[in-house]
Amino acid sequence: MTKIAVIGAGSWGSALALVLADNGHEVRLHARREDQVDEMNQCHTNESYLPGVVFPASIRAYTKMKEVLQGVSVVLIAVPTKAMRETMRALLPSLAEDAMVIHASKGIEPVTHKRVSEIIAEEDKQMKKIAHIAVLSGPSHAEEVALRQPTTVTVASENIEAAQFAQNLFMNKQFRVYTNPDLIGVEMGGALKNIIALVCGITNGLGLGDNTKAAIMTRGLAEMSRLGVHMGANPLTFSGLSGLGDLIVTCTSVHSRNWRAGRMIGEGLSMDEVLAQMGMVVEGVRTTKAAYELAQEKGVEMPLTEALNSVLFEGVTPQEATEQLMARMRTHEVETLFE
Ligand SMILES: NC(=O)C1=CN([C@@H]2O[C@H](COP(=O)(O)OP(=O)(O)OC[C@H]3O[C@@H](n4cnc5c(N)ncnc54)[C@H](OP(=O)(O)O)[C@@H]3O)[C@@H](O)[C@H]2O)C=CC1
Ligand SMILES: O=C(CO)COP(=O)(O)O
Repeated sequence: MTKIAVIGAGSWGSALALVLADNGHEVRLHARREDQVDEMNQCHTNESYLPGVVFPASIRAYTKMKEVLQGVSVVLIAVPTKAMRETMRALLPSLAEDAMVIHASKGIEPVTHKRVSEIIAEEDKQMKKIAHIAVLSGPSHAEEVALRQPTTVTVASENIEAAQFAQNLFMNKQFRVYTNPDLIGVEMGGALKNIIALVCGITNGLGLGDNTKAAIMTRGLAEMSRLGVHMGANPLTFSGLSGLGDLIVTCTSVHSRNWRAGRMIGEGLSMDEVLAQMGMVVEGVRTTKAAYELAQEKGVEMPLTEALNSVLFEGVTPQEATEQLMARMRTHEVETLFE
């Protein structure tokens, strides 16, 4: 049994807390709001994020970082990427030396273009408290994990023993965990698939059908891999759970916030209206900006990302973006054969 602090009591943090508690670990959950802590400790529910789910009474929630981290050497962080630096700054002073940090967030930071593990390492540069960083990623909607439906994910770390340690923490009969040493590929896949899910949602909102969806997913995977490989990822990682697997679940499921946000944009709502209605994080919006900037900087072609960026931030309509994509210069499908 390991004592684990889960930082972030949203949908994903609380679903993963449930997996860890099912495995017999001592789980301490950090939430920002007193009312949410009271709800978890007294009613064992989290109605605003996972309605209808009853959590094991063994999960204790706290608002104070110092309390949640007491005696803990393994921390799981599941907050939106935009909150990652702030969260690291709040937790580092109370973190034990040689701690392991596993994160489960899927994004890239605009301006710095950093992956989440890079943000974590950068924030720990002064204190040097973290021994190992790992990411948990893959096709895993919190709503289905909380119902204990069979789910598969990948844990990646540059240190394979650290990845195996994390695998052992989470693995159970309904939650199967694979390891992968390709931290870059796993993080890039998890972040970039959200862009493609937004695009799929937009085309659904426009009333377009399955041919269009298949085109976006396939060409989307091509551009995700192109940028990922340019950044140092193993191309094979993109055909695994954290690439193709997560792309499928996010582009095809009504649970996906990115897909749903895209659909509303396709139906004519503005981005501000959509984000106000969601009430939960839509990671793909900021990641679109980050990936677009990164692709421009590196000279990597990402037509769908570029088109989405123009819709979200430059006032191009989804219809105009669709026409522009279809009118792109003719090209080969498998580019490496012709380079
Ligand atoms: N939901 C899912 O199925 C999955 C999500 N993920 C990833 O997990 C990450 C978290 O997503 P998810 O749990 O779904 O998001 P939710 O929107 O459900 O919850 C967000 C959580 O983060 C907290 N939070 C928000 N802003 C801050 C901040 N500035 N500082 C500290 N905490 C903050 C919220 O607290 P408060 O309630 O107080 O606002 C809440 O507890 C994302 O990167 C997402 O892509 C990955 C796989 C599956
Ligand atoms: O990453 C996810 C499932 O694997 C969740 O996707 P959304 O953030 O789009 O809901």
